[in-house]
Amino acid sequence: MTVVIGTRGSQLARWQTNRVQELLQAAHADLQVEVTVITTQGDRVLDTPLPLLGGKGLFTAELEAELHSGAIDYAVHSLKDLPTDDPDGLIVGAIPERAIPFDVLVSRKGHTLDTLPEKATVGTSSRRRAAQLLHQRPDLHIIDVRGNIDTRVKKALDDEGPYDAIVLAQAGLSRLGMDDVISEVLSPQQMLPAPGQGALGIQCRNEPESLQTLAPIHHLETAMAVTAERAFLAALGGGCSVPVAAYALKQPNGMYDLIGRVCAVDGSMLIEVETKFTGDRIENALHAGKELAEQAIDRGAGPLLEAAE
Ligand SMILES: NCc1[nH]cc(CCC(=O)O)c1CC(=O)O
Repeated sequence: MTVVIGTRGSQLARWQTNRVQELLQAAHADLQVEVTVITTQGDRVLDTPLPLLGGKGLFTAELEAELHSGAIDYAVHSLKDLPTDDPDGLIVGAIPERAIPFDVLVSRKGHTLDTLPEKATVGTSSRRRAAQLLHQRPDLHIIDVRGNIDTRVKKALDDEGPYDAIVLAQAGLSRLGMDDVISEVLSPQQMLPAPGQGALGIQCRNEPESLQTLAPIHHLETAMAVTAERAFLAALGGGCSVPVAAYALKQPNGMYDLIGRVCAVDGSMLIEVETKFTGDRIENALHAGKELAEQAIDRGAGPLLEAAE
């Protein structure tokens, strides 16, 4: 049997898709796994800040159409870029084991968050990152940085460029073999990651054949964690442009610890909430995320989210 995986054209997307191709091939000796590259709106428009382009699914609409038409069977996404609501007829059929979920600083002079000079310029297009940076360092000057990961790294390392540092996900850099440009891995206390960061989501038609093929590459522990994180985001209105962070981790005692944050975009306020859940049923993860969002709303998250729209 042959299946076709669709991918965006970026280096990162291709790497991630090749990884899933390998995983599927290793799980099914008799399966032929082909890859086809699809250009999305988000790949074409590189000069507009992402929060302004707005619209959920900027990087996903074309792939969804190809899934529906049957031109492809699977679409591999960075889970954090995937809207929390499944489009009609489609489902995240598997979530493979997560990579490191943290954010990092890339700085041409090797600065850490603590050693960045007063009023330093930091590049990020993410409101979640900007807000958390400003919460700790209100002096920082945050400016936009767009482009693929290698483009952003080049901009960060350019001596003529405006950036003293930029923030990126460690997972993306590692996948592209660029760990050596990292000047600091930010702790979750310093920078709570985006819901689902470092994990892949494999989208497919909601049909038994598609799901069966994916079953062996699904990672339960990752799925429990990211399901809780994404449920938190979904209950707060979803979208990758809101200043919301969430991180769940399985503890040695088997319980999952879920931390969520909602920030004012200017960093003037940061609400942090925390809960625990047991990992025996995925419903527990969904419930924990939802319940944590209610806790955040009780603590005043609503106006912060409205202000960020
Ligand atoms: N928003 C773009 C994006 N989508 C996924 C990754 C990296 C992999 C991941 O975070 O899971 C990145 C780059 C980044 O945020 O630095």
